Amino acid sequence: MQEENKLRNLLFVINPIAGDIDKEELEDEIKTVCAEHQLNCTIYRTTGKQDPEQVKAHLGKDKYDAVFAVGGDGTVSMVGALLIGTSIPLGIIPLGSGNGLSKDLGIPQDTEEALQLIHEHVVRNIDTIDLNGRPSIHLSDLGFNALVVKRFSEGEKRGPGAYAWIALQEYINYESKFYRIETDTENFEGEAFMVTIANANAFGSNAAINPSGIMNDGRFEICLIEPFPKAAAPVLLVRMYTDNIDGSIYSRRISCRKATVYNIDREVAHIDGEPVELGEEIKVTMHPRSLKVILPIPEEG
Ligand SMILES: Nc1ncnc2c1ncn2[C@@H]1O[C@H](COP(=O)(O)OP(=O)(O)OP(=O)(O)O)[C@@H](O)[C@H]1O
Repeated sequence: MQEENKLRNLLFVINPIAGDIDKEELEDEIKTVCAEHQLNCTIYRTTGKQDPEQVKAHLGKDKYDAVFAVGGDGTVSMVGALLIGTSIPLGIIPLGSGNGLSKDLGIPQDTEEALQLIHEHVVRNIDTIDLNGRPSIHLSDLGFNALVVKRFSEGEKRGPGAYAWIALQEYINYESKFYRIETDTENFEGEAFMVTIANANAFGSNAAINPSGIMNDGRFEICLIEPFPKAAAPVLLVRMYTDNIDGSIYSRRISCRKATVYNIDREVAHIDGEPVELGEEIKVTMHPRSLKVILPIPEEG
């Protein structure tokens, strides 16, 4: 434990349904770890109703040194959004099906290992962005993937298999949409299969849309997949899963500090995995190093 980062009063926001995993044992483990290290532990279990308001009320009532989101990407985004611009760091115990942000941050996916972060960690600042005022910490999309995210969130079935099945069904008839993008570095006008506004690197599935993105460089990337022949789809997929999307002639990336995306066809959108309605004109703003995160202590050498 690094004394400078000693975080004593901890709030754990636990999503009881995330990842279809029973959390009772985990709650006991969290309490045990905290007791062993003389840390104060408060637990809030999400209900799915007015959780942001409830967590905000907790933050207003007591002074917490850190808040751990225990759940999937939805729980992490909800807690993270409340901590942007504050001095309270976000910890993550990943328990969802994707866990995209935690993977990009190098947080252990093994629960026992992730629990060590409660008492052994470093705190670092990362950038966040916002889309028309809505915070995004990880990846947001317009286009094909956003449509799949929307269908997935409307469906009953969870898990990567269900997601892949929806993607396949939607892919068969999907037509690229028209976008105009103005940034402080370059502009784009034309059709795209998908437009990802990336603060980070890879989706929870491990498909890396922005492999060289850096989360504390004051920049974000607009990653375009331009229209491609159906026969090129498998190669594109392989490139995404091997950190090599830049090698594709259908991929284009704009690195910038601010942007306006004109979603001319009013295609669906998501922010960090949550489907959203953003309107035709989307202003993207960068907030450098605006979120503190709890990370594993880097290995030396
Ligand atoms: N007690 C609860 N009962 C029902 N729904 C809940 C409850 N608590 C939170 N939720 C809902 O869970 C969703 C967030 O789930 P989260 O993303 O954390 O896990 P997941 O869906 O299993 O993981 P992933 O997003 O990685 O697939 C939100 O829609 C939230 O409203």
